[in-house]
Amino acid sequence: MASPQEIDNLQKSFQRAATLSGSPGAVSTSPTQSFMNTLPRRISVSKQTKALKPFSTGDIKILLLENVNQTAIEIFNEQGYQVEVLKGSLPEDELIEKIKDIHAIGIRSKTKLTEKVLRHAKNLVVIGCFCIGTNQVDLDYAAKIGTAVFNSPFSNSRSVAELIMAEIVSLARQLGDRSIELHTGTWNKVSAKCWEVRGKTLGIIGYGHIGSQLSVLAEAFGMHVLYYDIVTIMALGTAKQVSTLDELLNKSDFVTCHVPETAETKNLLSAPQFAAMKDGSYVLNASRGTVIDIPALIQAIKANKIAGAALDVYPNEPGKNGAGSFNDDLNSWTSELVSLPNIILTPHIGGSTEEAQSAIGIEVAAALSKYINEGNSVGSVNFPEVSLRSLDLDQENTVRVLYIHHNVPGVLKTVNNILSNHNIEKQFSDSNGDIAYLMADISSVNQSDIKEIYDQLNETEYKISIRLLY
Ligand SMILES: NC(=O)c1ccc[n+]([C@@H]2O[C@H](COP(=O)([O-])OP(=O)(O)OC[C@H]3O[C@@H](n4cnc5c(N)ncnc54)[C@H](O)[C@@H]3O)[C@@H](O)[C@H]2O)c1
Ligand SMILES: O=C(O)[C@H](O)COP(=O)(O)O
Repeated sequence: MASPQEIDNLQKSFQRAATLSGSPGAVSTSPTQSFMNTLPRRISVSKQTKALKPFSTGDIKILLLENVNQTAIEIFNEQGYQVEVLKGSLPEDELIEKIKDIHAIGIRSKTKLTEKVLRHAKNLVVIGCFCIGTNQVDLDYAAKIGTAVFNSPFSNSRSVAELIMAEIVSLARQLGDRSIELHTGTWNKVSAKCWEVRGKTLGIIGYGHIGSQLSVLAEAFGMHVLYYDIVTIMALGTAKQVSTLDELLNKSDFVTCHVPETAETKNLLSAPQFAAMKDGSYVLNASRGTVIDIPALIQAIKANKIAGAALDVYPNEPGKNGAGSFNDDLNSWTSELVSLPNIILTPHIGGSTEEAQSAIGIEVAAALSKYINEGNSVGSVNFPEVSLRSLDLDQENTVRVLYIHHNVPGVLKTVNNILSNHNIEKQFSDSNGDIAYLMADISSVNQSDIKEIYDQLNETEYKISIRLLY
């Protein structure tokens, strides 16, 4: 994964290039050039059942779905990969067809890479989630078939926190309703049940990257901040961690969710939790659609218990942009929800800013390229994190062995036995549950040795996947 400094520099160069390209006499500079120079160009790859066949980066096929940012496309193009870009996600049957043939796939939160889909992925080396959440991918199954998964853990956190802050003020002032009324010609100047947020209490569920950013912004608005998290986390500013969800619900004027989608967070806020909230309080959710029981929320709003809600995520979301797709066929309660007052609905745009998408594009594309070209798995969310210094391409007869295997005793002995006729220049191995990953650079290897090494490694009983880079 690129370091924060590297990403920052790349973003600056991207912004500089974007600015310069419109001015007279501008020099056309690739925003990602400095990054590209750090990657090896001469590689050979083989995986699993594929016959050992040296090929160049030009043989790597990558599919990008869901409008992945241009910064990523540029990095992959510069690598020489074959890049296919689609704006939306794909229905399962089309995804299954596409995934059979590709080496890498880039998705966002919508595309579901389930075991059923991944079973068809015979050549898939790596998956890039160009977002924070990775719940849409079966991470364990991906690891089982030797496919590493990367994401961008925090590049859109600030964007989400800013959106939530705006929505807190908007709910308190009923901004959505006033705007809709005026758009349709109705002047409705009211102050009843419209509030300042200063002095009010914000309850944050999940004090991770987003929750903690939001905490700082809310305090700058003069709000008191409480948070609930399953782990103990250092408070920022004067925020206070509470020990139960109920305590947070009883004391907060605004409750906002920033937890991942897990079995434990499904319907985290449902009828009993809404009942525990203050009368006239507000609910916000920009985490995942499963976290809030929306029919129960509708009942709580109808009973005047909850004074408004802002939702960015839904149990079912349309696969692509377009009119009419957010309807009762998708979620049965849609028409009822949209008819209620003071409900702000946004189409999963929490992380959708130019800044966030450009940074995510660079970060995830960099991680994927490094994994494809060098085997470097640092930053992977489902794999042991293994890295060696870049391959020295001037060094003839050097081969990098990438051996993904079941984590059982005796593997190192067997593998090193196979490599023992060559000089092992560097070696690094690590495990993560049942999966282990060994990386070794060996020298004094000639062409016929490569085939022999591959065949021997391929016969080992613990092998999941092998790649030889040279
Ligand atoms: N709407 C959007 O566009 C958008 C953008 C980014 C992220 N997200 C979603 O927001 C989620 C949170 O993002 P983040 O970057 O802050 O994640 P994070 O991993 O940094 O923080 C999540 C926090 O939730 C806590 N947590 C987990 N289970 C919990 C539970 N049952 N009860 C209370 N706390 C619990 C964790 O301990 C952690 O501190 C992501 O998983 C993603 O699904 C949505
Ligand atoms: O997980 C995330 O980062 C957010 O949900 C944003 O997802 P998106 O990239 O599909 O907008």
